[in-house]
Amino acid sequence: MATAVFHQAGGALQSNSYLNSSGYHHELANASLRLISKAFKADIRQLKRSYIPGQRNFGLIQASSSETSVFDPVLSPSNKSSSDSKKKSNEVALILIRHGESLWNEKNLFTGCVDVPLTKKGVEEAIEAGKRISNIPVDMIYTSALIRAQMTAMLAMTQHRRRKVPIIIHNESEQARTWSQIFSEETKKQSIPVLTAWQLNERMYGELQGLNKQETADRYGKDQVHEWRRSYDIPPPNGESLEMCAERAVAYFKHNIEPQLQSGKNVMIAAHGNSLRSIIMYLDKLTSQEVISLELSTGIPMLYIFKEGKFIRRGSPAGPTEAGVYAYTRRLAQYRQKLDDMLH
Ligand SMILES: O=C(O)[C@@H](CO)OP(=O)(O)O
Repeated sequence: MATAVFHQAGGALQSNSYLNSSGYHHELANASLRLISKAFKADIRQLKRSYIPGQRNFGLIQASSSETSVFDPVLSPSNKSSSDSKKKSNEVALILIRHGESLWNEKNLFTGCVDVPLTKKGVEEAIEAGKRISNIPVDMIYTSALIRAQMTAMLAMTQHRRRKVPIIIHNESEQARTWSQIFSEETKKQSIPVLTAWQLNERMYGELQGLNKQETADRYGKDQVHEWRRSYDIPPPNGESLEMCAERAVAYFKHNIEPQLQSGKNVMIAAHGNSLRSIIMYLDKLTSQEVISLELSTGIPMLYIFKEGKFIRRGSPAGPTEAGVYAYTRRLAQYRQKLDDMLH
């Protein structure tokens, strides 16, 4: 069980070993891009006719669509070829990102549900993460209610080549809904809804919040602190165990996010070390023993393909120009090819 596959030790190249073990190679990626280029020539011609160079305005290509909210015109049901390929492949992308370094990560303090922003390095990590996923479709974004996850999602999206605008949805009251309305269908189509949910927050660290991790280990012992930090069902004093965190985070994922994936939406989730560990435990069917050694680095995007009700882990996109990641699926390669054709 490759539980350490997402642990970054100097880059995201771990994904390559995953890639190789899946039998994907860069040559395959290039070959598949050529094939796709041929198969989708007509489709691309159609898209080009509607694209206004210099404006990066994709909206005009979908003037007749009845879809008015979030669906990406490049992949929308109104685009016949894409629609056909979607029916065939019936797959979508799921990106998970742990937030970039926060000011309390930097100070080595237990953070939990304390709402701490990113450091400059965290900002840079988020931008780098955005470059790595800049060619992967994103129709909806979910973040926790905490600013470090929200900053990460927004900064990452500044790098996306599709140039849609991520917009935080305010559903907290009737007035918030009314006051944040958008009155242009065209503008809505160029937006990505960002849903915030406390259920995706970091595990509540109880009375450890604000304490220094090293000092706590010195005081209570390394083993005790490791148990609090990584065991599945032992909570830190007055805090949540990973199991308790999973009860809300995985439930939210199943009830709110999975239906979006099933309906064909490509989703990005920006959240936290432990809320994402619990979700990955569910996606990868890890045991409570296996999840102990699962560590997530800050700011590294992780890609899954959701296909026929199954989650297939594809690793971490290694870079915006890395061909390997696009060998993952035909559909991702199609998406990138269309972006290339429209933006060059
Ligand atoms: O302090 C926290 O909230 C978390 C994540 O930074 O720490 P840990 O790695 O101990 O789960």
